[in-house]
Amino acid sequence: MKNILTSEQMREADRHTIATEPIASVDLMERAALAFVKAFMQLHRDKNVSILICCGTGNNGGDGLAVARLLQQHGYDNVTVWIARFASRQSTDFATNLAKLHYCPIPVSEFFPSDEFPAVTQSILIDALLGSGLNKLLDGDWLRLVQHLNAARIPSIAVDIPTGLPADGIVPSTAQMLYAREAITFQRPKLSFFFPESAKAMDKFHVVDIGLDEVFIENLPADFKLVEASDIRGILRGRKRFSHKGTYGHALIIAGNTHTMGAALLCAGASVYSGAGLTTACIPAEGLLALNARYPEVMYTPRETLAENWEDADAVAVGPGLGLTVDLQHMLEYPAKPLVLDADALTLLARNKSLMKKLPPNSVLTPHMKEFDRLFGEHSNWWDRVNTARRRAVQHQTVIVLKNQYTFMIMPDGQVYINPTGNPAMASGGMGDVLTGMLTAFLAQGYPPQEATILACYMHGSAGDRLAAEGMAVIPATELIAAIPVTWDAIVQSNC
Ligand SMILES: NC(=O)C1=CN([C@@H]2O[C@H](COP(=O)(O)OP(=O)(O)OC[C@H]3O[C@@H](n4cnc5c(N)ncnc54)[C@H](OP(=O)(O)O)[C@@H]3O)[C@@H](O)[C@H]2O)[C@@H](O)CC1
Ligand SMILES: [K+]
Repeated sequence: MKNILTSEQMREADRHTIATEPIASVDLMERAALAFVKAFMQLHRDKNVSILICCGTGNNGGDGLAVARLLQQHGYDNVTVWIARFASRQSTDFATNLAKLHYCPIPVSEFFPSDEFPAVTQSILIDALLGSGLNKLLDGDWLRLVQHLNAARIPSIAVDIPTGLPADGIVPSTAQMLYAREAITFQRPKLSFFFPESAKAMDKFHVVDIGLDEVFIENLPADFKLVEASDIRGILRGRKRFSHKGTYGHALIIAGNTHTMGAALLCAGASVYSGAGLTTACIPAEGLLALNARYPEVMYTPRETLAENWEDADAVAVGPGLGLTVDLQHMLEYPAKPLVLDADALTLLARNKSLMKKLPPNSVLTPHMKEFDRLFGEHSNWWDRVNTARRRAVQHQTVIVLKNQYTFMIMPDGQVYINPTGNPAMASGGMGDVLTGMLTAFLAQGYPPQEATILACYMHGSAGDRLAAEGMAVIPATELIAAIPVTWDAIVQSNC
């Protein structure tokens, strides 16, 4: 896991590194600029391309000036710099880098409040106007300049963070930003990159190491952590010699209804492919034929004999395609089992919120945004939504899997884990049912809820990434299920 820092903590790491390495802050800026340039050169190999670098007068602008000089030294001969002189102050390291730039053959134009801006004639923009020092929404001359640059419609590469995007906290829907095709960000992705509101600011981001003290960063108290492949390798267990189906647990899937049987089949199929020793689907009898045809490995039980099957199960999922006529309250009176509630089970919970108190500790809820808001109230932004999830996870001692491009996995202690895998090709019906089946299978195999959640979300996204890399622009949920075992194997093999 990697700590994701707030902008204040990032400044702390900055100050700590300067004091203890020790390194002069202007040299740290040089290191950051060099890291940016190296990443930029991978993205844009054509050294004849014309580049406009727009700089503010803080440290983000200072980075931009150093980048201009370094690009020129690396053979990019067509670089132009604009400086936005809209603030009353300039940082010391900005001033130092401006003085160095005067020795380079790079044209520099300065713009003051109310100045007109010339047409943008360059092919690429590097955005070094404002970075993590942003302290209010863009307005006045800054906004005018950003709108002028956006209107030029040339690819923009942001230094550290696109101008106008706050590094953390609420991103108001009215916020305007300098749209970046890519952001090259320093040391850690910024928290707001994981919130859907950042889609207005950029297409993607790359993280570059600028040598801040990693031990210090990892010892900071961080509410948000990013899951990495190495974490999954540490959690995921291979199949053991002499093991049998009883070794890997029994998953019970309570799901499906006349018109939504597919959800139950997908969930049960995902459980089989995610390694549950046994999977039983508790579905209406009319689904039996389809179940046998599609997944003969899955056992069947009618709703009437649910109580006995519940006894035998090592983990239970309730919800995919279930409909709203089942008695969830009654189910929650059965003996406590590792439990996943999804889809219609969440709607039933939202209709009778007093049932939250009956959930066994560490139950896993897997809402998408609308299901979450039905349960816990409307939210106008993701920052507030995630913070509500943190409070509710602590209050009810549940795990909340808030589904999103970067799924937030919120644990009963309020800690948030961010899942990095997954892609837009997976945005199709049934993907949530698959995730629920995977999660239930991992719980049945004895993984604790926190590990089962992290594993399921990571492998779900990773299977999707694998298929996307093989050329699938759209990934049906059944294809994803089939890709789970090879994804698993690839993770286990990468450990050897
Ligand atoms: N952390 C690290 O590890 C390293 C960080 N580095 C770099 O430093 C960058 C952060 O630099 P920074 O702190 O100087 O802030 P920056 O973004 O340049 O803003 C400057 C000033 O703009 C102003 N201002 C803000 N919002 C405004 C608005 N809406 N409209 C108008 N004005 C506004 C505000 O001035 P004020 O309002 O306080 O007068 C603010 O002080 C970071 O992104 C990275 O690129 C690397 O060099 C080295 C390692
Ligand atoms: K920027």
